[in-house]
Amino acid sequence: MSPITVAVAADNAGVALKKLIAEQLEGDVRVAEVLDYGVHDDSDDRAYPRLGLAAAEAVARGDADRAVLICGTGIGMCISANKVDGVRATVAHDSYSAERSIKSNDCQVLTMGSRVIGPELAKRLVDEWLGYSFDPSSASAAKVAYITDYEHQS
Ligand SMILES: O=C[C@H](O)[C@H](O)COP(=O)(O)O
Repeated sequence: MSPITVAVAADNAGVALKKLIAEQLEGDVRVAEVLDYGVHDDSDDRAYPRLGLAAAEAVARGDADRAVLICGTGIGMCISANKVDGVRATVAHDSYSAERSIKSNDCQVLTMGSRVIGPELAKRLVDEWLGYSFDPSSASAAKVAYITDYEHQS
């Protein structure tokens, strides 16, 4: 896989973890570019959908290949990102879910909760997650296509 562009975003609950994840991504040879949609410090109290939607829209436009979004639980970021057409987002705080989010579901967006997961595990999951790719010839592809078809109907 050639190096990819990864968007990151967080609300003020997740900004410290986002900074660690962004630094790790910037040092990863599998990542060509990190696009940071904010917030940049915890004095910025913009609500999570504003940040998460901006990053997810970047994925939908093709400006980013994937995104990592952080809030307190990961839940609000996940709900927000999934509202953007063509975007599949999941909360994952364990290795197996992070893996299957790519291999089964072709999720472009991983969300995590800074109040749920510790920084070292979060960094490890992102490292693993970068190593997975979706196989469009797999049996999972038709299942994901069902979701895309549904989106296109509405
Ligand atoms: O899902 C939402 C996030 O956890 C957010 O960081 C905190 O939201 P709240 O302030 O509404 O609890």
